Amino acid sequence: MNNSILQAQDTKELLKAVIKLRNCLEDPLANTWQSALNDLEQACKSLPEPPILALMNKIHHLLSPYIENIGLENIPGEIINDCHIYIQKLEEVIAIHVMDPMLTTHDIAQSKPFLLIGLQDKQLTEEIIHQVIYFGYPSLACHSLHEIIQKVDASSTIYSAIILDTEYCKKEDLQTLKELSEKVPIIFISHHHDVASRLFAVQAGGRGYLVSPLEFTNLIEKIDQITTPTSERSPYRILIVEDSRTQAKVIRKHLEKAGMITEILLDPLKINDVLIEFQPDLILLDLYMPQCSGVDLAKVIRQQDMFVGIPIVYLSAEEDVGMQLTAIRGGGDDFLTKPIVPQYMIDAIAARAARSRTLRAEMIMDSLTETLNHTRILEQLELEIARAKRNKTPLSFAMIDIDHFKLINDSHGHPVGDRVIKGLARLLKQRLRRSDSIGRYGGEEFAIILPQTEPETFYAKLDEIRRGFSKLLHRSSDPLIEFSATFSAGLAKFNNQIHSVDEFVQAADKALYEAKAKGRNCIVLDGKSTLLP
Ligand SMILES: Nc1nc2c(ncn2[C@@H]2O[C@H](COP(=O)(O)OP(=O)(O)OP(=O)(O)O)[C@@H](O)[C@H]2O)c(=O)[nH]1
Repeated sequence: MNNSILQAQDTKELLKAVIKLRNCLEDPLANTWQSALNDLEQACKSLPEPPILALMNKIHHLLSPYIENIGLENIPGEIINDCHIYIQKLEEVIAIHVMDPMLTTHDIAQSKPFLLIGLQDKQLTEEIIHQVIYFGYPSLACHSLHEIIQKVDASSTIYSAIILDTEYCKKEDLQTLKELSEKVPIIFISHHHDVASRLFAVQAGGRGYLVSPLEFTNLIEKIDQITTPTSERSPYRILIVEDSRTQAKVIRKHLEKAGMITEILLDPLKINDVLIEFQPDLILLDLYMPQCSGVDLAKVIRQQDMFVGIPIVYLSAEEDVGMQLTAIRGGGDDFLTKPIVPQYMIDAIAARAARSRTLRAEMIMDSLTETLNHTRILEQLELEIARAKRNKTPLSFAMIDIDHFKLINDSHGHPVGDRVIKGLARLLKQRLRRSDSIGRYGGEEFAIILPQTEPETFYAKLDEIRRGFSKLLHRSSDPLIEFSATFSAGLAKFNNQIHSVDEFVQAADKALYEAKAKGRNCIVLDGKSTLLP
């Protein structure tokens, strides 16, 4: 047996033992927790990773004084609670180990905090626990709103989200829920579609409302959204088009103080270059400029499909409402009148930019993987080609395709196939730079754009990702069956033999085809890109 098969077997046994002990400690009638503890200790020996051993020791230390007592009722509640916390930490470490055996203990320490799951349906709870662990979120099941509140108030653990059944909430709990949601964000799960139920969730401070039967990918996306710290989200990029340098600098000062990134454009005739280069979330446009009016410039921007989604907000001293309406009709989205209180300007711009990002994300993102969709990745490629040509910088493009994906679907089912696709997307997002663009080109095929990168440099990185992905264990619909998958990739460099987006895609696609022909699970560099093997 090779190493990875051994490791998969060990991890499986360990996970089985952890689940067994957790179940025993949850069931007051179970009197087999001692043997479950023993099994877990044995299983831990086969994977002697420092964090696993440390957590096992803590659980042993807590339970060993009660080893002679049969019934769970002899163990104080706080000891059981602490055990659950260490058990879920253990599940987290195992989950991360399953997801990526190459991660170090330091990476594990940096991993995400826990979720609390309060759902009436036991089977759904189990399924969610398995699914969220797969995506790096360990979780703890609770059986009432009261238990959740107790856990949040008593534990030193910082919970990152609560997944809560509306069946656990009564009308009179509204205030309690509001207070709870201020401490930990709540995602409500409900059987009810009606507005009154949704309104209750909003009034309770809910950050999400998902209706059963639950689509797991939606739940994971919601959790991802909530648990990503604001500081990790990229700041809004605001383009200030203004003929007065002094005015522009004052606006810049206020927006940058509020954490936004700005670019000033004094010459409106250079708008296209700046839009390609800076890629703003919003354009703040002066109405009267010597070269052209703001309204005309807005019309020019709107003529071009590539820029049609960027919101345009006028900032002008024009007080005539008729003129303001004409400006908005000409392609603007909002009108802010000078002089303006800086905080009002910041709030108005941030709200517009946030809404536009959400709308754009829906238009341009693939909903399963939260990477760019097919159309958008090609548009981005066009922008990056223009940028590379102008700045004379290198540009690489890769096509990645999961191997024998039909077989994965056929053996484990379509939803499991979806999870494999999502797992690869997540790995790519984790390992690539923010400036790289990742798109879902087709079913199990991804496209990656790497600005300012030579393919030779990216080859090593992509190969590391390829090796990591092949070690990742995926869980089948039966949680105890695991399997691994591989991908093949074709890599191409933009050069003077390539004249269009289509040719660039074809070059990477041809290399991908060669990688498949070579036996898969490898990367091929397009012959014209480089002389490297
Ligand atoms: N689960 C899932 N399957 C998909 C999705 N989109 C496409 N597929 C399936 O992916 C499979 C792709 O199979 P093929 O293109 O024949 O190739 P393959 O089996 O991956 O084999 P090679 O690419 O030659 O290694 C087809 O069965 C599609 O139905 C999706 O979004 N989710």
